[in-house]
Amino acid sequence: MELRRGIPLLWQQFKALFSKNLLLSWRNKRATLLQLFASFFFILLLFCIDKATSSRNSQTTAFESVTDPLALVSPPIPPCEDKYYMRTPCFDFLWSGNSSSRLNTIVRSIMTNNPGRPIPASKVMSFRTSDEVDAWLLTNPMRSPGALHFREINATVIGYGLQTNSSTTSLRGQVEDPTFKFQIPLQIAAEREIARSVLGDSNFGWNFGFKEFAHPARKTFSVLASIGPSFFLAFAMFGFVLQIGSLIEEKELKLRQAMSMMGLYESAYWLSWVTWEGILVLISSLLLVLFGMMFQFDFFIKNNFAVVFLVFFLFQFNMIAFAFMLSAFVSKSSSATTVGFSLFIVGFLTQLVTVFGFPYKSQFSRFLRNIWSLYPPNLLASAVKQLADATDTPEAVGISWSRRAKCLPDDAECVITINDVYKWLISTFFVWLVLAIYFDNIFPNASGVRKPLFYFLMPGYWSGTSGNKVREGGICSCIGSVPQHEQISPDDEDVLEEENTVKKDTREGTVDPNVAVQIRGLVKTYAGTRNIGCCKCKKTPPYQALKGLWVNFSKDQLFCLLGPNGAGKTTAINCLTGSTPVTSGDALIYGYSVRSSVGMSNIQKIIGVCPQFDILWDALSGDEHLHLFANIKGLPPDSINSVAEELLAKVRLTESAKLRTRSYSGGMKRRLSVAIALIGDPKLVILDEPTTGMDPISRRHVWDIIQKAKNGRAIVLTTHSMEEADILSDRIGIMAKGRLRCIGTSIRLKSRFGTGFIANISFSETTGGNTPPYILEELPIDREPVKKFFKDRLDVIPAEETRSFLTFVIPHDKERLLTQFFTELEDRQNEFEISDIQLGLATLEEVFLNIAKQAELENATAEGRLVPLTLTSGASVQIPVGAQFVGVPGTETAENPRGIMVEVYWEEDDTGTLCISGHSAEMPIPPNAQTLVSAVPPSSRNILGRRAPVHGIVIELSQTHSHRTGSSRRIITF
Ligand SMILES: Nc1ncnc2c1ncn2[C@@H]1O[C@H](COP(=O)(O)OP(=O)(O)OP(=O)(O)O)[C@@H](O)[C@H]1O
Repeated sequence: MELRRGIPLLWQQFKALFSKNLLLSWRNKRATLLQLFASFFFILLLFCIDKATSSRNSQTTAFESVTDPLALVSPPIPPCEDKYYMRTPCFDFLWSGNSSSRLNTIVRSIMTNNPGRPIPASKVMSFRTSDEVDAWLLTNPMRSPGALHFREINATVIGYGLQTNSSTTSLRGQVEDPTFKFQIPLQIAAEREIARSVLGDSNFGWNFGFKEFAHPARKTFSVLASIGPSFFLAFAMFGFVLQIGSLIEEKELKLRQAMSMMGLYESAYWLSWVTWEGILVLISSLLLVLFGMMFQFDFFIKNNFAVVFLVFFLFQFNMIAFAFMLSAFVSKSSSATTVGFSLFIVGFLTQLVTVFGFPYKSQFSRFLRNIWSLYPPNLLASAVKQLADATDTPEAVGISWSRRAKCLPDDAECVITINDVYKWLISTFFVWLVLAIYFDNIFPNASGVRKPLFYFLMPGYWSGTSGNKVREGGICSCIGSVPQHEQISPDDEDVLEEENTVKKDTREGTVDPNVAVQIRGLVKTYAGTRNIGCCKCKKTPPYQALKGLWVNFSKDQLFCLLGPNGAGKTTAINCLTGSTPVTSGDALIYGYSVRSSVGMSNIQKIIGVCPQFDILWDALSGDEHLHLFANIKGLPPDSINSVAEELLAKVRLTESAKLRTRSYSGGMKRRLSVAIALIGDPKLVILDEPTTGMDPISRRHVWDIIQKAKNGRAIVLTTHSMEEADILSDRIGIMAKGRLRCIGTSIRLKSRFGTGFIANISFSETTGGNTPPYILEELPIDREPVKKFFKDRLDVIPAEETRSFLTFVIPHDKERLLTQFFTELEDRQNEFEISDIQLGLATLEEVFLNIAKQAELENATAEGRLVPLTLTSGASVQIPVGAQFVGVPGTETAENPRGIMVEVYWEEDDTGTLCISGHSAEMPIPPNAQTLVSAVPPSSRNILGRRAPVHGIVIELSQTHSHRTGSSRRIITF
């Protein structure tokens, strides 16, 4: 199938990724709707705040233009209850001077003649002097709004004084001005009645009126200018957090890496995100402006629609690129909300400062303004303030499209216009985007791999010849020195032969046409790092995961890579797929080198990878995954439907094709990953533990698929299932500790590394003759005759010994003796009290265990690890891990001049570490045995006076005494 390349592929990938983003947003409806419609709630909130402030201002005419002010004529004394915070019973007014009958008459007239409301006597309190009034007020606060103090000077002169509580108070948004509400009516009433009394004319007219000045409207308090920027920022944060979360999630779940492995163009990736997010912010900005108009904000109505819309659109668009850039610094998608919240808090504070004029005034330096403008919320605050200021009076007309580059007429200190804000938002968008791409490349990805700091300066980056060069470690970590790789010659003849074949090809610069993959001395060392954290330095030593791998994987064959955890299988695969850089050596895949960028981009076209862990989007279906990856790979679009259907049928997922992978079982996900690996008929398929977590039926089904897939391609499989390896593989390589330990067909490995034949001898349990039948007491069966029989006939001793059976391992070279031996054993079954005899062949699992054990042994030897061995006698000796024969110090007697020894049995625990499983009966050290480690005297004490541990003596016996497993072929010395 011809795969697309270049621009057509870029366009195809862009469309596929755009659809993926659209689908993910559609599936995550709640978040998308929130992103689009959150503006409604913020505008509604602003509307409520605006209404509250306007109702407070409705008591005053300060915020309206007053051209023809109304006169207030002879206002009446209001009831005392009208005063805010008045305590009852209250008095409309107090007065002093009640010793004068004339003044009493004047006050009575004030009460009777109060316009529209005669004041009852109970609502007025009289005193003799003003001091008495003050004394009363002190003990009765807030019981009267005002007091009149009269003084009768002579028949024609009456003086008066006026007291009111003059502090302006407000209640529920209403402002009470005591001068206008209480003082003036009381004053007019007093003057009117004094004049009538002095003139002696009770009908004397005393009309009084007053007017405020005609004035233009004062600027109102603008809710949008003051708190609008924070609200709009909060609204933009919804999209921001979702955006940053999606980007980080794709990195964190290695989805991005999986797409890159399939040949994804970086440009298609970024373009698809920018386009989709651009559409979302376009719609949300449009809705924001429409909601603002719906709520009749002058800000949205009087300013030109395009001017306002562009402010919000460009701001949100800029924030997309800002989110892209920040996503490079964050490695966990769960941190997206924290990042968003922190940015909001910072933005809230800087916007507050911006609204108060900093630094967008001529008195501040341009440099300061430029720095300030690098944070997008500050530009938003500046623009919103200008737009709000342009509509802050009823007469204001707002900013028209043509005036967007001009300052407001009454803003003498203006240094930035709306047009400048646009320019800043557009230019910084590109700055953030470029930085986002740069940081994305130089910060380590989920596999800890990154590009060099100045990768863009390499000519090969632009020509496509060496731009994919990657390195490991964090940007702030100093990579420790990578130790020199020492060449270790393989112990195994088959591995050596394979190595020599590859080396010969390497020397001659040729590759056998039947070879799909040639691994040429691949070395991978994870460099040690020193991370300089806040409080401590984190140091990790370098680790050599691959120590020189030389191997060929043939075409039309399945090569199975086995090995215990940490053997280096995944590392080898990652080197082949380009996910991790190679330290030294090379690998050629169909002739293309994994070390060359051009080679790698060709390799991506011809390989299919099923990674160890499923790399899938929860919200996409199986079918959608296949379509997406097929498009990324560049399959002809008209073939993708049939390819997807075929692959789904192959992995038996047709029925669940439309289900989202969130609801897939572990096995279904693995099958989908296998199907993804087979997209585009790859010439090399790499399957890293493809059947993990599958039930036996699914597993057998996937085996069928793999078996069929072998035709016309090479398959590399890693697995922990020996059955799988046995059934599927044409050749098997077992790795341990970064090296290939054996290679060959399953049969060859079994015959060379299997323990041979395993004989399990079970003994019947007998009850004591004189004991009552209900008391079962096992009598010890004398196994010595059986052991002697095996020793004499086959020269083997028990490999394992328990209460009820003995296990013997019979080497292959004794095969010809077996028929005769077992016939005789069966004949003497009763004599030996044997209940059952079982004979089995070595399995691949045993081969695997032997190789793993041997590798662990070598490792323990290299590290010089010691463990305690507790003997049956209760004595304890320290022995090196893996030691087979150990002498016990201090057991020398006349009968056993060299002392006694035991054979130690080892097994591996869950982590692959060797631990003692038991030991044989104590036996004399043979005269020909060689002592390898001398014992520390048992009585020696350490500096604290405690007895120092006793060290066992490691003994090497001749080959014939070693009967354990394949590991006994080489005697490990300490
Ligand atoms: N990025 C890394 N940095 C440092 N060491 C690493 C890194 N990746 C892997 N290793 C180490 O390299 C060794 C080989 O790991 P690898 O994943 O290749 O083993 P494996 O054979 O695939 O094991 P498994 O069967 O568990 O998948 C391990 O000891 C591992 O800890």
